[in-house]
Amino acid sequence: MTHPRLAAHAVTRSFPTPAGEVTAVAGVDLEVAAGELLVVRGRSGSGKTTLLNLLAGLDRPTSGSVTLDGVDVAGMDAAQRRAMRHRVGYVLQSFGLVDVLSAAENVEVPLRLQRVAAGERTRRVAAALEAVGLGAHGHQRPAELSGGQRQRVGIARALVAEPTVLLADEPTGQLDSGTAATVMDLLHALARERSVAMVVTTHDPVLVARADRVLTLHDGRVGA
Ligand SMILES: Nc1ncnc2c1ncn2[C@@H]1O[C@H](COP(=O)(O)OP(=O)(O)OP(=O)(O)O)[C@@H](O)[C@H]1O
Repeated sequence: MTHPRLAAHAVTRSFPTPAGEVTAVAGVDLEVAAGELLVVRGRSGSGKTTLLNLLAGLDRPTSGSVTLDGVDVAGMDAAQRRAMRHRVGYVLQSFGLVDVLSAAENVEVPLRLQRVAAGERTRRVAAALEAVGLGAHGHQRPAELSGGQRQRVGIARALVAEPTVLLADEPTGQLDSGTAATVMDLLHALARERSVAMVVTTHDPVLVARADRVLTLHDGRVGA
């Protein structure tokens, strides 16, 4: 039996607060196949980030489960979790780049953490920068790049580890609409070319049009 690359099964996440329990995600089911771009949309506070953190294995559901290639993420042992961290890439809205490093050095960070040999690091960093259209900008620091270019460095850094799943939390939130559309097109093309299962959150309707599938959250629940 083949499993979806990434799936959520009746996932619920509640947080205890002084004002009572807040249910940020309530009974969400979803499936994402290799090569597919799923957009999760919803207003501020609808539960998008909470859901993405659950899909990334950064947080555990209160009930329900998240599976990666059919394996329950919550049941993984330490070694399986380490392996998962290499398979799941995360792109942040705030780019998350290190200011004092060049674009190429930023992209290289995950490979250093994985103790990849120097020659292979150089080759893979160059290929990742090329894939996002920044082949000529590797020497520049984040402050010397435009917002769209910085976001593409963030995407290259997530891709260089060759993940099978890429999660992006409002990756275009800080970009103008034209640049946002370009970045979204790039994510879509990369999903197809590399058979990566992608989940992108946004509340920008223009970007929703670029999705293979759309899931809308209202107060943590899937709606129309
Ligand atoms: N750690 C937490 N403790 C308590 N409540 C939380 C926690 N994290 C999220 N929430 C609540 O859960 C709900 C969903 O939050 P979440 O950040 O997932 O929304 P979002 O759709 O990503 O919003 P935005 O678009 O503004 O980033 C909100 O009501 C939020 O206040």
